[in-house]
Amino acid sequence: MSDFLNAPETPRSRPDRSDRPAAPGEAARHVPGVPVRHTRAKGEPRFPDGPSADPAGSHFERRIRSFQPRRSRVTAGQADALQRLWPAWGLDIDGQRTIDLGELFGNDNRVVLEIGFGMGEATAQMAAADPGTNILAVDVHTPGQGNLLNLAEQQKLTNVRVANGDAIILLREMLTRDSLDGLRVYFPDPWPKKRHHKRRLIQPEFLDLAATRLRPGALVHCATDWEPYAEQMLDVLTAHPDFENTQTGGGFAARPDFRPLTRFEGQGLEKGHVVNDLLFRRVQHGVRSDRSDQSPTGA
Ligand SMILES: C[S@@+](CC[C@H](N)C(=O)[O-])C[C@H]1O[C@@H](n2cnc3c(N)ncnc32)[C@H](O)[C@@H]1O
Repeated sequence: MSDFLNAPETPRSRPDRSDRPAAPGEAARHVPGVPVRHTRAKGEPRFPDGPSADPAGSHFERRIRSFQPRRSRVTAGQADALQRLWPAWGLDIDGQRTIDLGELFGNDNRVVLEIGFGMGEATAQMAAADPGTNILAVDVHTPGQGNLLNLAEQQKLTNVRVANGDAIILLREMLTRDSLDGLRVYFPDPWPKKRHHKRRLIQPEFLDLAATRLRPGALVHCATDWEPYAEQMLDVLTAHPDFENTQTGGGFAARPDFRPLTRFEGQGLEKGHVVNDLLFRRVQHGVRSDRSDQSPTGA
């Protein structure tokens, strides 16, 4: 296996903080006038019945990750959605079982995996515009999970499921071969520093894995506002034997109508960044399509 999929991360030493909060089970140091905060015991869920803090377990494997763990504030509305809706529409990526996508969505419609939906606004828009396509949306960002669940409920979307955890483990351990009809990766973390390039999601080893889970003909749709990463995506997708560019003559694609502007994209555009879309198709070996008469819709 490659470094990206399996390599150990450099262990980080923790600073000694004498002002640390009391550990679970340890008596809280009470400061007069300051309310005592509830300290969750080890393993106590943040949202009862909601997503697990680290579903695959932090020691499931030590590996270079494409995301930065963030401690972000969850609003009351997001927490409420996580508690109420997670049992029906959430999926913890624990790496322990195979997912039957027909059972998960309650139908046999096509399923597209979206990795890194952020706050989920674009995901909800795409789900509303195309109710015949199921979207399995994965991210590690808890406020975004709550937000997307809220949007799905408000808009009565039945074709979205929210997965919590690392997409690599989902793909590798929980999804079966040829089970996906599309893959969407919009504005993945660009990891601009050279020493962090190994964290970028779109690289050959990731494509090797994704290719096994995508049916022949499935579309891979990526977009980024970070031009060096766009070039890297174009290079690795073009070089990969399991994918072909839908664009005659190769190169980037225009943003297809079905992809709304995303939150992260908006921030990039405000900074004057150039956005590039890439639309590639999973090929069946020995059968390369005639690209000229195929329209790239429905990634
Ligand atoms: C820069 S944000 C973009 C969010 C959204 N697509 C947008 O355009 O607004 C990238 C997101 O990908 C998520 N992410 C990165 N690597 C991931 C992985 N391996 N599994 C799940 N989520 C991941 C991050 O948590 C983050 O929310």
